[in-house]
Amino acid sequence: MGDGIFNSDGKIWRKHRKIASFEFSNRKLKQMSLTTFRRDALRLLHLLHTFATSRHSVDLQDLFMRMTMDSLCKLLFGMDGQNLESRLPEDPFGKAFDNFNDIIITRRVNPFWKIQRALNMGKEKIVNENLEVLNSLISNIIEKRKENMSVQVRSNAKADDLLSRFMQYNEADYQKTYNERELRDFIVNFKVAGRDTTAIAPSWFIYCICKHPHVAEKIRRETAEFLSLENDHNMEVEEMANKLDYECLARMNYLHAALSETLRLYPPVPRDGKTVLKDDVLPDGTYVKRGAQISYVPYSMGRMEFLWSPDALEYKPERWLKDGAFQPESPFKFTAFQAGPRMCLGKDYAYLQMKMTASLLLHFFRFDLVDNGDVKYRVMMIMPIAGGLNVHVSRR
Ligand code: HEM
Repeated sequence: MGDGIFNSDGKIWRKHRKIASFEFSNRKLKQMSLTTFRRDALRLLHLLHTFATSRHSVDLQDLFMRMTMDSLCKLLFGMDGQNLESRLPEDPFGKAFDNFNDIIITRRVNPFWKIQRALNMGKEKIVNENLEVLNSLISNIIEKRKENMSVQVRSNAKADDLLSRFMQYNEADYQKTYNERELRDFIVNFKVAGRDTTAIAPSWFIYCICKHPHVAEKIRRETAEFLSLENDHNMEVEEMANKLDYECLARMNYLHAALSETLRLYPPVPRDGKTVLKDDVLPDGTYVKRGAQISYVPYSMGRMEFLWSPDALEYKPERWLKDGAFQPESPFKFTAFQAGPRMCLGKDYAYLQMKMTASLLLHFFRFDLVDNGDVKYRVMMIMPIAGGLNVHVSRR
């Protein structure tokens, strides 16, 4: 993760945060993300259509990972990913990330990992090998972007992807310019931030929907109402996707509530560690010493009765609604995106992609969990469904 936004503090973090916040609110990036999320949801739908026809079960979590990877490739560096092609190609970038995730969590229980890293042995050897793969892939991406940019400068066109924008960043001001190493860290950090989280959340969402089919029905009714589908039952997939614009998705209060309820019970980042900056006392009176390691645990907080009432363990989107309107909770209570100055920067983008994808999927398909769907989570820095989300898909 180098000195990217996740891993840095103080001055370096402030620089990343300031520039990234500014770029994330850019109108062109927002427009590009809507188009990209729509494109990738449609690709996913086409792929699911083949699974529905063949009647084979499918790991939906894997498909969501592929989808968010392709979307991020487009938004981060303007590249068209191929992960949702019907032959389901192996993605070296994604594979390297998965290997890291698996191994890095084991460092907590392996006191010798630093020695193993230095000696290039054991699991740390695999980390080093994957690091090489990742760094060479990223160098290629940066090189390609540079080439594209010089073509664009000659033709006076401007790229809207984040990497190009970071590369052009105020070159006159050395404080803001990004060097090669920083660009590499930027790519890794934003990939980590956006890929798995935004794929895990809809996986748990579909799981919840399968367990509570009446919620899927309500979402379908909401979508139909906003798109006036009662009069047009045979609307084509593309036509419907085109109608799902910002305004329409923003009005889908019930879908927003169902996704938030999923994130409350199954936060993709289940636990988040921090180091205490200076001696302090927590609100409950606990004394914490400078340098101590502490964590807040969204998974547990989302299930506490004193925060969410005695029905905390039940999946009830209605708890987020008042007279049909979505009622946001304080981020200090609903901590899936963290709270305070380091709160997630991609929250709105994540909801946008999840809403676009979920409304289309539920309108056109029915999902049934394989083997009655008794799933388990995996304990990593993130919280995927162990073994994936295996479902049977059928056309509605
Ligand atoms: C459902 C999806 C998502 C969830 C649950 C989520 C959750 C989180 C959490 C818990 C953090 C705090 C991590 C920490 O400080 O240790 C975080 C930070 C961050 N997220 Fe997200 N995230 C999601 C999607 C995204 C997306 C799509 C992006 C952008 C591509 C993104 C960008 C970021 C960035 C840049 C930070 C670092 C903020 C900082 O340190 O200042 N996230 N996210």
